[in-house]
Amino acid sequence: MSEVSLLVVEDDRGLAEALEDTLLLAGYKCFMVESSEDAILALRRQNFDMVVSDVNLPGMDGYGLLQHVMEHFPELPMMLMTAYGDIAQAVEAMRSGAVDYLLKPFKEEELLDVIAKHTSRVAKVKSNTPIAKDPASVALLELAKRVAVTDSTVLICGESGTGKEVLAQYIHSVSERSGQPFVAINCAAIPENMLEAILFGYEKGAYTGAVSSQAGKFEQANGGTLLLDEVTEMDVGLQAKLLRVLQEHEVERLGGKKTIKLDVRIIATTNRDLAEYVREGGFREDLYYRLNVFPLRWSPIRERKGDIQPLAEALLFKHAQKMRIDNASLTPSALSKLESHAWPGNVRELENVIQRALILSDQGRVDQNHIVFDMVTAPKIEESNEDALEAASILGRGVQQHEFRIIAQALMDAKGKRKEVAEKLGISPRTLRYKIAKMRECGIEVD
Ligand SMILES: Nc1ncnc2c1ncn2[C@@H]1O[C@H](COP(=O)(O)OP(=O)(O)OP(=O)(O)O)[C@@H](O)[C@H]1O
Repeated sequence: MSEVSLLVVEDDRGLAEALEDTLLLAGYKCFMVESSEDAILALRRQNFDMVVSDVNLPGMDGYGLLQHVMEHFPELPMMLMTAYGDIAQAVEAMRSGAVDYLLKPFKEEELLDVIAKHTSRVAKVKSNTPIAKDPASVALLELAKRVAVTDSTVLICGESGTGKEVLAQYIHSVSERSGQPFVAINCAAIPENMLEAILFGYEKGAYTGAVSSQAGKFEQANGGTLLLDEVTEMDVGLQAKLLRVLQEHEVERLGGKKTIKLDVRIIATTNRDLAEYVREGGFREDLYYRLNVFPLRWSPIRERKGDIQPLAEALLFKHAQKMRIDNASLTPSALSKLESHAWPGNVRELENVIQRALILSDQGRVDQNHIVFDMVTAPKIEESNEDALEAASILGRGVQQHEFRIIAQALMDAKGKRKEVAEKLGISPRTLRYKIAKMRECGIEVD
């Protein structure tokens, strides 16, 4: 996903977890740290679109971090969360150059509004044209452009990582709705019991924990486009409710009485053979016909080899910039190795391979020896992830490398069952999720 990426600095674990949940659900990519010192390290390693920081931190406080950001990353917006109603702190925050501040305690919506205000430009810039040089992709983009100008529902099919979300964003950006919101929801990433509330919204008190009213994704997308990513991954009961909303063009929040009229263009994606899934009884046939108005299929990149070079070069450039490497390049032998691989993980896998190749390369000159595939679907940590772990140690610390090794091994032992792994390692499932995300940042792909 080409999400907006946030660096969040908060030392209160409870608050940090709540912030992370809110921001992830709103579609942001979050990197959570507990101190200014860790924030500075993260800023050196990755690009962010905004920093959200507490003022009161152990060690260097939020103002110190703000000063660092202003000095070293003058373009990067940073907001501060100031202590319990302390207006003087808030004034100081703005005077020191923060783009905004929030007084604790604040509502989720207030935080999301402030972040959206300062990252909306970034979100627009990121939704640019997909790279497409192969004749098959050029033809697909042509079709996408044609359907974009209509209000038709679009169903994008394709293997995981082929670029379905990128294509959905492109359709929105060339449609007449481009000035309106593009809202994406990944139906597979949200716990089943929360998906309905997130899609349709809820009123205060609709269920335990609904402490305030919240507009659903349909409402948020009103006037614009709603992307239902991995639409097949919702249970059959919810599919029936979704069908009703699509037929009637109106929605009611959970626990609400008001009917809200909708004018939303729907784009859905799936990496399944949807017709087959309908036959198996996993997906409602009527909903399938409702969504399958204009199907587009992104083929896997092994079937559009002409895209591999431009994609690889673009990804090389992107990561070289992040790692502050000038003049990164791919040798012809590296390129032919990339072109002859089967790419089960498609563009996402290509991105991992390129990122790792850069780490292993000499000053960004990537040749065939730096292109290592088997780490991506690594079956055995000791053997095939060894290079990736080495790469991780270049980026990170020894302790982290050791921790990665233990987690990767435990995941393999448990055949990817995360709940089991978390229990075995004595950490919470969310801590495990966070650690896995960190491993992925270092190019270690685990299930
Ligand atoms: N044609 C493209 N041009 C530029 N970047 C691309 C292209 N296709 C894919 N990418 C990049 O590859 C990654 C995966 O793309 P995306 O998330 O759109 O895939 P997807 O098919 O929606 O995956 P999934 O089925 O797993 O959700 C993203 O980082 C995206 O920016």
